[in-house]
Amino acid sequence: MSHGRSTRLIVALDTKDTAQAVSWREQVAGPACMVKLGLEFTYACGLDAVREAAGGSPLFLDLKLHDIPNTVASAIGSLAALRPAMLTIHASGGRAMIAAARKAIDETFPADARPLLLAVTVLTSMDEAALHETGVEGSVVAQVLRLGALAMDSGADGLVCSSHEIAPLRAALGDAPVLVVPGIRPAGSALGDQKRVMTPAQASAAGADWIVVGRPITRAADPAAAAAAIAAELETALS
Ligand SMILES: O=c1ccn([C@@H]2O[C@H](COP(=O)(O)O)[C@@H](O)[C@H]2O)c(=O)[nH]1
Repeated sequence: MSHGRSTRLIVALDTKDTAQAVSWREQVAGPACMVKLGLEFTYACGLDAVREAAGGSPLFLDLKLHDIPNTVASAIGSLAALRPAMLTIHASGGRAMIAAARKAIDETFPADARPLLLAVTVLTSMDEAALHETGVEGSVVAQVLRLGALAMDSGADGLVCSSHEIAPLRAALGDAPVLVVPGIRPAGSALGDQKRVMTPAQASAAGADWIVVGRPITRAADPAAAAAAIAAELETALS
């Protein structure tokens, strides 16, 4: 069933090597609408290398900030020169932290170059048992809805969630949140550490705005072909 939203592809360039990240970015440049650089790359290579790896592609800077409000706000100031299109914080940092991140973005970035502030809800590597071990009772979807509502009410532009929570989030929060969805596995791909997964077509049908795909592309024998196949799957799902 079509919901009228198109789903775009973000490729996660998870490596400790700048030349490798640049090579992957060049290979996926057609099908990928954005590249994601995260903790592994940034800690290993540094912020100047993030700029080099992203090249001219829109940048999803996935550093999942989670600290006291003052520190998160200051960190966002330190990242501003990279001009990311999206950046992440953890929703579990709470209202004051999310609001401080919002304020830092609004005060640090020019109005026409503000990144989307995305709040990570429950990591896609966690199932219900893993969630319960952290002391959170109830279902994963209930926790995603709780954190999603808090984040949007505190100033986030969107949420990172799994495909399984898209419909409940849309029912609870409407069309406003930009939903960015990792935990994507083309049919037959290894799950790795991901627990809450769907295929690209399923995520598109569920209404993801963006899907994030790393290893199924970057560990493929032909990353360009793997990315093109996922983009084609998204096109087919929409028609
Ligand atoms: O809940 C989350 C939040 C972020 N991620 C990130 O997405 C990619 C997924 O990579 P795969 O290789 O396709 O599993 C990775 O960079 C994570 O840091 C996530 O998976 N889940």
